[in-house]
Amino acid sequence: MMIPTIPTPDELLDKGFRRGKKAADLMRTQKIPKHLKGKKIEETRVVTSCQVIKDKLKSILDSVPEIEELPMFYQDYIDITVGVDDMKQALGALNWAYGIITQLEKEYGAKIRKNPSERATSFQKQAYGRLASVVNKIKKDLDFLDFAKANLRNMPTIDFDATTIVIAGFPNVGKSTLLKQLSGADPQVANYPFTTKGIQIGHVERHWKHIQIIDTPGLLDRPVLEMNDIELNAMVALEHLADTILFIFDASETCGFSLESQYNLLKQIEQVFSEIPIIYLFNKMDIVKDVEDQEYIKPYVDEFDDAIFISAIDGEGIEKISKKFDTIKKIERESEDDFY
Ligand SMILES: Nc1nc2c(ncn2[C@@H]2O[C@H](COP(=O)(O)OP(=O)(O)OP(=O)(O)O)[C@@H](O)[C@H]2O)c(=O)[nH]1
Repeated sequence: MMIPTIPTPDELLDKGFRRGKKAADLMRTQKIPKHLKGKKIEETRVVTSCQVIKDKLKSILDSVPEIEELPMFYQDYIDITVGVDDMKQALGALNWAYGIITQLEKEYGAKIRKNPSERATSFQKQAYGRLASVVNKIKKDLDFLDFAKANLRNMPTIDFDATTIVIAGFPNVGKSTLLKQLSGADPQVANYPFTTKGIQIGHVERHWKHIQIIDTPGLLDRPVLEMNDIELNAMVALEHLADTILFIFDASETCGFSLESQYNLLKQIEQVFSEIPIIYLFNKMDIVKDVEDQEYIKPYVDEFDDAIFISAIDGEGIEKISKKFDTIKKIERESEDDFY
């Protein structure tokens, strides 16, 4: 979403009045019968100012799509980041101002035309006064949209037709390393609410199937039980998106988390994403070498009969993951409303 620069009320009015003056000055140089000239100049001034301000409001309104028509992921994203209700309220206010200015333009255009030219300047002043009052009334809405612009600028571009894999696992288990291995190129980095590092999106083409892999540092790498409501909402947004979760264990425990706590994190994630299949990976096998020799890993490995053992850093086992991707089915979400 590319929201254009949001002006302050003063900037908006200055621009409108400046352009009104320019148009009025131009009118002054035209050959017009004397008794009409004053009226024509003031009418032009008022109408031009109104139009310039309306154009700017319209360009802002047009840049924001109908929020209800956006995919649920974006609605959640906007809600978590800036608040959907506040967004609607601000856009509603701009729409209101647009309507009022349209009325002022008509009303004062007609008043200036129909009355003697001596009164033209006084009507023009009245019109400007009312214009300023309308624009000043939407100050907080313009402020809000400026805040929204900054916060939504780096919204992730998600392909809703692609099969989507969401990576989970504690910090330092090798999520970014794996994402790079899988997607080959540098992943797109976009903002994501309440993660400091930003969401990372990598893309893989497998047999003409487009797969996007998403890593959300700061979200799926910590206990769900510690999350606040806003973070839980972000989880819901991910739930709307994921066709498969890729859960990464650091089998070497060099990430600083024991396999036991990693396993607990997995259990929580399984609860939240109960409808979504999970692929289990044990990473850093270059350090562990042989699972059979490592008593501490066994109980965890035995939990899964289809776990994949990899070393993300040297690309070991990556092809097994890619093969597994071929079996992933896109979850059909016919009506997004079903989720609520
Ligand atoms: N020995 C070994 N080290 C690895 C492997 N995969 C990742 N690492 C190292 O583990 C550390 C963490 O890897 P990252 O890919 O940054 O881990 P992450 O899970 O993305 O971490 P956050 O970004 O903090 O969530 C880095 O120093 C990697 O080089 C592996 O297969 N073997």
